[in-house]
Amino acid sequence: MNHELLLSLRNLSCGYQEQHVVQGLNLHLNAGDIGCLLGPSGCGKTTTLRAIAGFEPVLEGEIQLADQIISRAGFTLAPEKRRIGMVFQDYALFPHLTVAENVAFGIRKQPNCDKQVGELLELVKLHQLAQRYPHELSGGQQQRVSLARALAPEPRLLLLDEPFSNLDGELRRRLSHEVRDILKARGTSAILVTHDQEEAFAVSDHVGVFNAGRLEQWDTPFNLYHEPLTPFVASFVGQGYFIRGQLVSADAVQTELGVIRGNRAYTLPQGCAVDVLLRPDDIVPAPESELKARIIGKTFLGAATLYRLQLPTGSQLEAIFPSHADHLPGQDVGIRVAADHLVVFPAPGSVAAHFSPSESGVRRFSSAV
Ligand SMILES: Nc1ncnc2c1ncn2[C@@H]1O[C@H](COP(=O)(O)OP(=O)(O)OP(=O)(O)O)[C@@H](O)[C@H]1O
Repeated sequence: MNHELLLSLRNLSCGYQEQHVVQGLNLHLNAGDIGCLLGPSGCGKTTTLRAIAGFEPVLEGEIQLADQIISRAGFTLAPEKRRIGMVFQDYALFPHLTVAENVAFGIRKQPNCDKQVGELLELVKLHQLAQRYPHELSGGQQQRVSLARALAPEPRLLLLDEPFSNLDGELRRRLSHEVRDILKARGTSAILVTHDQEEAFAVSDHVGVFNAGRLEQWDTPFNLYHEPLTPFVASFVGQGYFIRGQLVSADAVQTELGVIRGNRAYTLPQGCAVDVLLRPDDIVPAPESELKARIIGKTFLGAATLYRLQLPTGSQLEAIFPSHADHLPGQDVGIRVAADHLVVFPAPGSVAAHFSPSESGVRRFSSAV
């Protein structure tokens, strides 16, 4: 595995006409890794991608690719000199060129062009359609051509801007796994932009969660889900509910579900009010448990059922139970909390609410990095 640093964004601000859309962005990607910019619409993902590609200037900070500064305030290395490839949402293929000619476009002057095109078409499983034109292909096939065309000049970094968003559910899922396999097989480093969390997790090694122009966390999918650093990341990634509790020791919180203990320790003052994150998979059925919750809604998911539960105090939670036991709305069920990862944030208005995540002194015991 290659752990060399490839891309660094340092204290980056970028935007339009002096309007800073993205601010104070720090992000590092190792060679061979796939990173993803994830966040709600309008938070600045595409603006960041365009700054990396060299289409937008940098207002503050700098972008370094390998050992070269490619953007800083007042300097933008031209996009064609960056050796960065792009794959766009709308494929952007040349309509008058065949599949093979599209793939060959960026390397047509190279002596081994035909051989490389053949190999790339094998890689994206389109060798039998080499002589077709883009309008004779499905959306998924067109996006594969676009990927092969972007890979042909062997870019140092590939940028993919919402590459699957024109495709429908199942194809989208399949192609996103395929693209990861293709990039990994070639050792190509990439940054993907999406607002689809499932896609981000399927494709990427590291995901950055944006909120209103700021990167709230750059981490592995595992850590984003189990160890979110901010309430925004906790609620944007995966489903989750917060319930109010009181910190009774560094790693335990008293709540209406009893004492919840986890494998993280907090240095917040003991006794302070906190909000505890509970995900649907943290609540498991326990018929013998004294802790009961009322089912107020359910969604059948196939192998599992998602139940909306109400506790005696009125607080609501969600829980995923295996679907072979079918419960009805209105029924009371026994539950148990099975959360290893205790994620708490100081409750708004509490004494400790002014503590920043770093001051809260979270210590991680997770083995995932
Ligand atoms: N060419 C432009 N000129 C001025 N403002 C722009 C321009 N392009 C985008 N913006 C603004 O910059 C902000 C961030 O836009 P950006 O496209 O980076 O968001 P995004 O996170 O990629 O959103 P989406 O998921 O909807 O594509 C938005 O408020 C948008 O209106």
